[in-house]
Amino acid sequence: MEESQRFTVGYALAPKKKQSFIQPSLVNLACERGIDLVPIDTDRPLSVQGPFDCVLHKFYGEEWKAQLRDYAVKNPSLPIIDPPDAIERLHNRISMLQVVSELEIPQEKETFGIPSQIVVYDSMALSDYGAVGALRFPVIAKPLVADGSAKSHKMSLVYHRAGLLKLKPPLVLQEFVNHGGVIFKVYVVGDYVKCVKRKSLPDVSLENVDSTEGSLSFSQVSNMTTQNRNNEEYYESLHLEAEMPPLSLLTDIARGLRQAMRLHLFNFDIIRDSKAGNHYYVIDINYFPGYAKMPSYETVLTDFFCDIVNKKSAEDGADSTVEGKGNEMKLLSSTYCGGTKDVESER
Ligand SMILES: Nc1ncnc2c1ncn2[C@@H]1O[C@H](COP(=O)(O)OP(=O)(O)OP(=O)(O)O)[C@@H](O)[C@H]1O
Ligand SMILES: O=P(O)(O)O[C@H]1[C@H](O)[C@@H](O)[C@H](OP(=O)(O)O)[C@@H](OP(=O)(O)O)[C@H]1O
Ligand SMILES: [Mg+2]
Ligand SMILES: [Mg+2]
Repeated sequence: MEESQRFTVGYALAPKKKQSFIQPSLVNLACERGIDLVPIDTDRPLSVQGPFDCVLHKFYGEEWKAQLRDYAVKNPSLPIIDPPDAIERLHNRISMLQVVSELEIPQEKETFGIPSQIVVYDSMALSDYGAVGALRFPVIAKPLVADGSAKSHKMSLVYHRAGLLKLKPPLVLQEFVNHGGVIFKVYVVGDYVKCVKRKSLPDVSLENVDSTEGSLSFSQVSNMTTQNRNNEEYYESLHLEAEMPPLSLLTDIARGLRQAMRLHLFNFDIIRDSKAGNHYYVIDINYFPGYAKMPSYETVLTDFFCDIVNKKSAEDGADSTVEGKGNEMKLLSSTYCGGTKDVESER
């Protein structure tokens, strides 16, 4: 039997991400399908590691960026998932959502956008009626920077202007939208899209706003999955009957974002306006999210790796001036990895 070519996907991930993402179930499935997942030592030059058919990373710092840049110059056909400058757009909550506002997608029965928001750089502006005056309360105060640190996830639901005064800029003040306590997380892996439901903040009634003092601090309210069945309270509070947004809308947004941001791996959070019923707000986009929480993540990610390395292999083959054996080998390896592409929405 002819031996198939194998591919090496190098990954550079922070320890927590490595622990959650690099599960034996993923490594084994990828291995069966001809993909070796190999850790990259970010303390050593990339050029003495590999060779790689693809580099996957969620790792920050100027040194790492310089390494990647240098490696990309020496290996121009190597897919780097994803370009650091493209990822950086998601580290700022203003540039992150700007891209949603710029999407040109025909909106018919269902419409989407982003909540009204302003950026505040200094404490003085928090007491400046001119700056904050246009916002409708309650608002959510979010750290401007979304760099994965615990601090960047610390939010406050602020009911009145007075509640702003103790906040520490730089931050984004975003109007809170009543959405029935359910958020939809849409995972994107290349052209694969998967929507899951999560618990969110409960609606705030206008009467309550008047009688509620100050603000409420919270962090990562929507990160627990429905697989965590021990938490009954979670189940009771999650409106399982909540209808999913139309798939066509989600796939249109996913495709638009993927192209505009030049990113393959991200998720976005979207909520449905309780009042309008057919209007949606994208409120957050995350680079390389917790894919292990996505159903069948092993298959989805392995299919994706296969797609990437096969595309590279085919391109290298087409570019090569040497005809015959080398190219045959590459084409053979392409058929070895074939996977299914899918678009799904959890019911
Ligand atoms: N404009 C909004 N209106 C209503 N609820 C909101 C709004 N923005 C955020 N939320 C709630 O706050 C939660 C956290 O907000 P956001 O997703 O922006 O933070 P994050 O820390 O970046 O989240 P993640 O863990 O997904 O990265 C959301 O999951 C949702 O429950
Ligand atoms: O630590 P940072 O870089 O901020 O990234 C987080 C994302 O912001 C979250 O969206 C991820 O959780 P979800 O996959 O539930 O969205 C979350 O997944 P995790 O709970 O598996 O760590 C992280 O990927
Ligand atoms: Mg979020
Ligand atoms: Mg986020």
